[in-house]
Amino acid sequence: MSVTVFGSLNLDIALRLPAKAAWGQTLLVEDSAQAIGGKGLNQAVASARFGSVTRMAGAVGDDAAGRLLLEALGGDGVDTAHVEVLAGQGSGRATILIEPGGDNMIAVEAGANLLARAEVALGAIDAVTRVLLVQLETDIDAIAALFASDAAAHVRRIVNAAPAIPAGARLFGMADMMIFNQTEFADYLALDREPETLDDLLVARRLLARPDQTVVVTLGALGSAAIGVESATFVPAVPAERVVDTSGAGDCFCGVLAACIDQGVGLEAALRLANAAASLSVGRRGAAPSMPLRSEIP
Ligand SMILES: Nc1ncnc2c1ncn2[C@@H]1O[C@H](COP(=O)(O)OP(=O)(O)OP(=O)(O)O)[C@@H](O)[C@H]1O
Repeated sequence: MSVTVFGSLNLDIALRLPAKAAWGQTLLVEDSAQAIGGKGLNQAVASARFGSVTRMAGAVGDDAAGRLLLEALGGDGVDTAHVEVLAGQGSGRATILIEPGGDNMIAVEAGANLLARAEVALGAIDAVTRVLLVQLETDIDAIAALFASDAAAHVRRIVNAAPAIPAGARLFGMADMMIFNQTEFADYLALDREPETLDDLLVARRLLARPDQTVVVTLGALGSAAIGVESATFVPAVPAERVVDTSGAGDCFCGVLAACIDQGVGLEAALRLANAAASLSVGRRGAAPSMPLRSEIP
């Protein structure tokens, strides 16, 4: 049993602004923090901390950021043998500007992430791999090639359709499970408002090309739901004791859901565990650092 995550690795720099910013302005920041990130890396950390053997596939540059990202993943027990280190390329970087009150703007430089290759990622899938989890921060052609490969024929292919980009829809027919948040769901299905109830979510069936596919939607503080051709399951969120920083909640959910499927947990119980883990993560600062250990989840 194991989970392979093919996705992005970024070094995030978060800058806290003293006031609302306007274009053209220069502001002195009050504090800055550097953190490891990228949807792929965050989800790999969540899966590993939930106890699944986890392999990361992707690419970093041959720079200090890349070394730091690999070292941090290794510290969480994630196998990074299939993260390519690309000579002459820069690692992915995200700059996050946070205004007082929490509103933020994020600028991402994809760097090496967009050069991550399916051929390399194939090496991270073997006979005991049960789950292949991807997001949309790497090249869509590379993901499609990976999904279509013989090596991935026996695994559950999960696409977290984030961020919402039109090309991502190409993968839906090839995936066994698609995970969206409310905004992404409304985007892909061209809805005029975000879904909130199970009834709102039934339109997900338009995305199902085969009876064995499932759409999962995360609903923030409401919880999450899964829609199949003939099934619809809603699982309420676990109320968070405190909400400190929701960044990475979606990644926590995806990583834990993938680990649950790897460990043979049924879908409804998996949604419950992923909700519980994500609820813990919103009570802590940061994305990857906020992922809980299996032992912390009731
Ligand atoms: N305030 C909250 N209280 C409890 N659980 C929460 C809260 N916010 C999020 N969650 C949990 O996290 C999961 C993912 O959250 P959400 O749907 O907001 O994803 P997201 O928009 O991808 O998150 P983000 O972009 O902030 O990482 C939810 O399904 C829920 O289980």
